[in-house]
Amino acid sequence: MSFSPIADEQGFLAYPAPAKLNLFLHIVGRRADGYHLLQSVFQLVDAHDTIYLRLRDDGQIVHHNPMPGVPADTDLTVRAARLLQSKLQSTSKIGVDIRVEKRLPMGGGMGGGSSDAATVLLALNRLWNGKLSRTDLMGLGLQLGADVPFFIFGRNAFVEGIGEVMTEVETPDRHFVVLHPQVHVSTPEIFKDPNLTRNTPSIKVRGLEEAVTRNDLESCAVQKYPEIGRHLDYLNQFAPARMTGSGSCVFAEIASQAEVDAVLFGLLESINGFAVQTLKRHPLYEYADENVSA
Ligand SMILES: C[C@@](CO)(OP(=O)(O)O)[C@H](O)COP(=O)(O)OP(=O)(O)OC[C@H]1O[C@@H](n2ccc(N)nc2=O)[C@H](O)[C@@H]1O
Ligand SMILES: Nc1ncnc2c1ncn2[C@@H]1O[C@H](COP(=O)(O)OP(=O)(O)O)[C@@H](O)[C@H]1O
Repeated sequence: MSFSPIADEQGFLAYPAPAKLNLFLHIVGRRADGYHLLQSVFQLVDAHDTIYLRLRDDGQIVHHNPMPGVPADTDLTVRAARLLQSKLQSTSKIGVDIRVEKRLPMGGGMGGGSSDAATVLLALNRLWNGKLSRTDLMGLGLQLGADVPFFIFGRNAFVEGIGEVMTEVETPDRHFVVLHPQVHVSTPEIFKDPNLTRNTPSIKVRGLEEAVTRNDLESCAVQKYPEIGRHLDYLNQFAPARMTGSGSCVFAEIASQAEVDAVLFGLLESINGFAVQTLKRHPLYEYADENVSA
């Protein structure tokens, strides 16, 4: 069933922005501009932020609860709304009030900021009657960050390039435990590390199931942030654990909800963790297609 936004008492409509896990992440090369070429399976999961939007007719984009350390002008939700507003060049004064309920770990490698931006693009394209196609929105999203196009694509995907080349993949329904080490990983710092493996052989989407995979960013991240290593060691007691994206979160597949509950119940006090389940589709997947020309 298609998504239908619910209004709160102040007239804000609520939209989900789900997280992702990188089931693996290989670096297979580097572009002339220094950006790294990746191969990764991006898996949508049910942990999410909520983006609240309320239309304005004075052309303004107003963030009602900017996060500490992220001024409104630099927040990806505001930047996404501005980008779409200028792309649409509407004759009416389209604007929006934005409020963000943040639950996803910031700088956690779960794509929270990128997903927030994608949700704003998907929702405002409908609310402002933009009628941009999914492909157009993905192009806009790439200007905001390498992970944004994936969330607009809206399906689990084998992702290549710097994040703009996507092939849908079927992934099984699974439970994961995610641990959140309390360190903020600098993505550019990890990518700059001279010890980073940058020449993992390319794999083909057809050979995915047999491929031996890893996260090439993990060893550099663990070296710089030993807390990530401690969390990996802890989770490895239960199932093979891996880092997502450029960290800091680590995750492991756990066989059943009962075992997930047991792992979380027994967590050390110094470790933050939560459960996620896989999603087949972005919750706004069908919503994005309605009312859009070709
Ligand atoms: C590696 C991933 C995998 O999902 O990590 P997470 O951000 O999710 O942890 C992403 O592609 C990250 O994307 P994103 O977080 O949007 O990174 P950006 O802001 O675009 O880039 C930050 C910096 O990292 C470096 N960078 C980023 C992506 C890439 N493919 N090659 C790079 O070399 C560049 O120096 C860039 O200036
Ligand atoms: N709406 C937003 N939510 C989270 N982070 C944001 C947002 N807007 C801008 N940022 C900036 O982007 C950085 C990375 O965000 P995030 O997506 O949470 O991490 P990651 O890319 O590791 O998953 C944050 O540290 C913050 O400075």
